[in-house]
Amino acid sequence: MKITLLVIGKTDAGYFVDAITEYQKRLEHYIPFDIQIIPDLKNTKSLTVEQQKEKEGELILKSIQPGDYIVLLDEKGKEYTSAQFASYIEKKTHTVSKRLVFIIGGPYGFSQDIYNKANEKLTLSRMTFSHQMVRLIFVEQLYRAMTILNNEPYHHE
Ligand SMILES: C[S@@+](CC[C@H](N)C(=O)[O-])C[C@H]1O[C@@H](n2cnc3c(N)ncnc32)[C@H](O)[C@@H]1O
Repeated sequence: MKITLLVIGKTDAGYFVDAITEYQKRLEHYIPFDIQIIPDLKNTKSLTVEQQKEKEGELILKSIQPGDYIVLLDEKGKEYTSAQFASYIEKKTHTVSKRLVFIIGGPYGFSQDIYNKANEKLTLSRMTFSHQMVRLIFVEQLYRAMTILNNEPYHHE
């Protein structure tokens, strides 16, 4: 199984880039993982919120491959502790043969088409984070999950 984090738009702030790159490097040791970036939409000022979500949704759909297992990162999704998330990932390694794809929505979230396409929704907190911030929190939690599964002294209950 390979894990992909699908996001919209480049990470703009350098401090996020550095931190995300650090966890991405650490993850190389444990599991095939990449971050796939869908370019930001242009001229969004002329679009309504619904139109922007729909257009982003079309680009997301183009990036999905047959056999992908799709998990939306969404404030209204299922909530796990870090230990539970580690066992979730472990179970997925047995059931997902191709890509386990986590998707972060754009500034206004996901279109209905994307909700319909998804297998699951996962929340990192009931609070809302910026789509840039979620990338960092997700890679850190994935790294934490890997250290838990490998009995390494990073996570403390
Ligand atoms: C700024 S948020 C958009 C939130 C907004 N409530 C909406 O859905 O219209 C951008 C994206 O970040 C992700 N996100 C933000 N907070 C999150 C959380 N607590 N857990 C999981 N994903 C989150 C989601 O993918 C969301 O679509």
